[in-house]
Amino acid sequence: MRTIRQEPAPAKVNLALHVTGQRADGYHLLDSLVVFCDAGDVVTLTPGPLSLRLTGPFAQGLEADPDNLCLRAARLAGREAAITLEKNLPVASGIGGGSADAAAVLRALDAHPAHPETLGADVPVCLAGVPCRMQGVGEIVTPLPALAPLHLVLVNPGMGLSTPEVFRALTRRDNPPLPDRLPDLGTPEALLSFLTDCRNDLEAPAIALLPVIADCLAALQDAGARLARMSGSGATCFGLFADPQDAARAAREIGATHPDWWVVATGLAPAPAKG
Ligand SMILES: C[C@](O)(CO)[C@H](O)COP(=O)(O)OP(=O)(O)OC[C@H]1O[C@@H](n2ccc(N)nc2=O)[C@H](O)[C@@H]1O
Ligand SMILES: Nc1ncnc2c1ncn2[C@@H]1O[C@H](COP(=O)(O)OP(=O)(O)OP(=O)(O)O)[C@@H](O)[C@H]1O
Repeated sequence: MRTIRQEPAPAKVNLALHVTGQRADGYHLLDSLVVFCDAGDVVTLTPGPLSLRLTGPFAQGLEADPDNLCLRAARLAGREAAITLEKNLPVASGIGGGSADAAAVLRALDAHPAHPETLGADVPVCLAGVPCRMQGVGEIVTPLPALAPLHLVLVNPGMGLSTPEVFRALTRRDNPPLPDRLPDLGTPEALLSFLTDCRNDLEAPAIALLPVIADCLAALQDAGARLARMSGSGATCFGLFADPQDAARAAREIGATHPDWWVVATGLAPAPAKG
């Protein structure tokens, strides 16, 4: 690369996450609705040998070691760059931080490796960067038609959860998928009514491992969320609110009651620029 490239790495939210089976290699079959938020990490790439520098409020939760997904993404692409990762998202929190960072590095490099899912199950959907249905073990990604605007509050209790541990704690692995054909999700009422009938099958096992997740969900509900659910393998939970003002008010209220939690109000991210 010859120029400086800055790419947002938006937080991923699983509005619904149905675990429908398990493959012989242990990976789980998923059926999920995924969206991306304005809140996120930022990667900046400048010309130079491969390196990584960490900044931002959650930089201390990570090492700039060769396993960092930013460096693994650049190596998979066979490219060099001096990478700065502004880590604004809590680490190991169910909102795809590492996968979002890897996808942002690939976008900045304009690289299209054959198997991005080898970096992480969430990398293909993070590369799409638009609202999607995600199936298979994460490699089948279908962009959704028009989706109603969303006004979210994300809440993380400040404790990380290991994704494999949460999957291991599942008691049922053959839960029903989403309907084959999704209804029209273009109005807030239709989207909310559909999502109310959906689930995150990882929510119960995650709460069993980290009961404070139930407090995050209750705090979102008490602050007026129309729907409160956990994202991914947790521990981050999201609430859906009527408008941006209501989301901002709820975030202020929850943040004031729980100053040790990470709480942000956010809308949907714009689609990534085509490389
Ligand atoms: C649960 C989700 O957050 C839903 O979006 C993702 O599928 C997880 O994506 P990720 O963090 O990128 O996951 P990976 O780093 O590929 O996998 C971490 C671990 O999660 C488990 N895993 C992940 C994805 C999947 N479909 N089945 C699994 O069982 C496996 O134990 C795997 O070793
Ligand atoms: N750039 C990165 N950002 C975050 N975590 C990283 C990164 N690179 C490697 N990791 C490792 O990946 C693990 C999972 O972190 P990540 O934040 O991606 O999880 P997550 O938000 O639960 O992801 P998902 O929603 O995809 O399950 C961390 O424990 C961390 O050690």
